Amino acid sequence: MMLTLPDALTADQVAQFRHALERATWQDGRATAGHVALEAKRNEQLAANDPLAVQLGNAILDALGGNPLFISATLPLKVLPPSFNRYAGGGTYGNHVDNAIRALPGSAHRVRTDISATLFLTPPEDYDGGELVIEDTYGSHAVKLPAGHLVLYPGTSVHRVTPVTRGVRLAAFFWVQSLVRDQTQRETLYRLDTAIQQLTREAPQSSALVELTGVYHNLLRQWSHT
Ligand SMILES: O=C(O)CCC(=O)C(=O)O
Ligand SMILES: [Fe+2]
Repeated sequence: MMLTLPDALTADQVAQFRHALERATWQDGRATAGHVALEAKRNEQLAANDPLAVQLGNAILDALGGNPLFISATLPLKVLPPSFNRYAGGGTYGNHVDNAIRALPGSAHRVRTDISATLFLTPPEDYDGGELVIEDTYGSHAVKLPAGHLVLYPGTSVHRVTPVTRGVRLAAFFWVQSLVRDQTQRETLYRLDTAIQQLTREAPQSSALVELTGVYHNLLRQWSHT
């Protein structure tokens, strides 16, 4: 399932992020690429231990921790600290699949990348190209979102970023290990939760709500791994 989360950051937060990132120290993105991605990757990134990356990454995690849509869609067990990238002057990232397992910086902890996320930080009218193209079983989707919007997509997908031929594209990206590893089960729970939320608004007195909420939790109990 591919899903857009509108306004993951407020307009004020996006403005602060862009102000800080325009003055940041960028490094060649190939420093963190595996040997397949090495060929394909032409962008810049902040170092994982850059204090700015840590500070802005924590602000993103704080915002998402209070975002019901993010929680419902990802059922997060572990979220990797967000990284930041920059594409300009034809910068691009060719087709690749993200590594299945990533280490939490400075720790022995490993995270399985069930879900990939890109948080767009530059308004789309400020650059040409820079679409995140995601291939899945339903075809190919070109994603270019307003600043502050986030896209979630399965970690299993082949994806690429098309060359940025005008302007600069700034983004944050990160991965989530979900309590529910199976994509189909995760999507079923998301759809059930969405329907329960709708019923809560439209028919709050319905006794079916108690039953459906019970079904949701009983499925989550069966399908989750902590
Ligand atoms: O810049 C993006 O939207 C995606 C970056 C990406 O695919 C990666 O770093 O693995
Ligand atoms: Fe990727």
